[in-house]
Amino acid sequence: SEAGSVGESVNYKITGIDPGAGIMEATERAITDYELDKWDLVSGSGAAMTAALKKAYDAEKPIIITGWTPHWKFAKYDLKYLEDPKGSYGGEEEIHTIGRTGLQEDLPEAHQILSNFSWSEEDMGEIMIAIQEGEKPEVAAQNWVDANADKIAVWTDGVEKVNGDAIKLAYVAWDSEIASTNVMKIVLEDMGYKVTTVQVEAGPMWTAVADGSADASLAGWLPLTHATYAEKFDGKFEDLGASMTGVKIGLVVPSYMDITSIEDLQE
Ligand SMILES: C[SH](C)CC(=O)O
Repeated sequence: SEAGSVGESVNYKITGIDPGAGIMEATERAITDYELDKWDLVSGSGAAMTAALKKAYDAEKPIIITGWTPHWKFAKYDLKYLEDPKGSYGGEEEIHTIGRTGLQEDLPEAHQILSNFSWSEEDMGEIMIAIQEGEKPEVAAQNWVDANADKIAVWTDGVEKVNGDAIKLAYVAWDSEIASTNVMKIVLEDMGYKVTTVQVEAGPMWTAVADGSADASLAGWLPLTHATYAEKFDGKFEDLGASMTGVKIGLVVPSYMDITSIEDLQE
């Protein structure tokens, strides 16, 4: 059938990202929900996924990736989400900031700034696209900070500068979180903090906040994407609220593929 040709055309493989990402768990759930018995989810990394996407797209070949919004790929390529009638990927998601318990007591000014942190898909997109076009993450973030003092002033409104307090931010190398973490590093440094950032996989990121070896992370995708981590560490972290709403995860394909739904992948 038409759908089978799609499966054969990609060797029944979905190109995923790092194995600990919530989108990978959601995709395994989709494979079960839609009975995609012949399909396999290939894990790798965000960078490997976007490299595979570029290769396929430039050759106008079929590819199915685990995709999310916000991400620069939608600005660079003509892509679409496959409809998810069974809701394996949930609905509207949010990016939350999470902090270790005790953060408010130990680093009250940072707790306030991290709780105030909120920006738009466009704000993040500017930085992601600059990085994708070759800018260093810290330079792209500094350029955005320099051009958006008014937005940052809202985050730091009424907060006193500190004198060299140390703070550690954990994140995963997703393009969205590379952007946000580099911005927050600069904002906290400008407020007097000595900031270190640690890039780890999703599981170790949540573990680091829960065991206090990291002070905070800007990479909590909730309510569904990181539900397993949030449940596992319930009571061992503080949710400092959403820095962005209206985000999304799902299966994404180039618009030149004539499928519209995950159901089209069934035999
Ligand atoms: C790939 S999304 C940024 C986050 C996740 O799937 O865990």
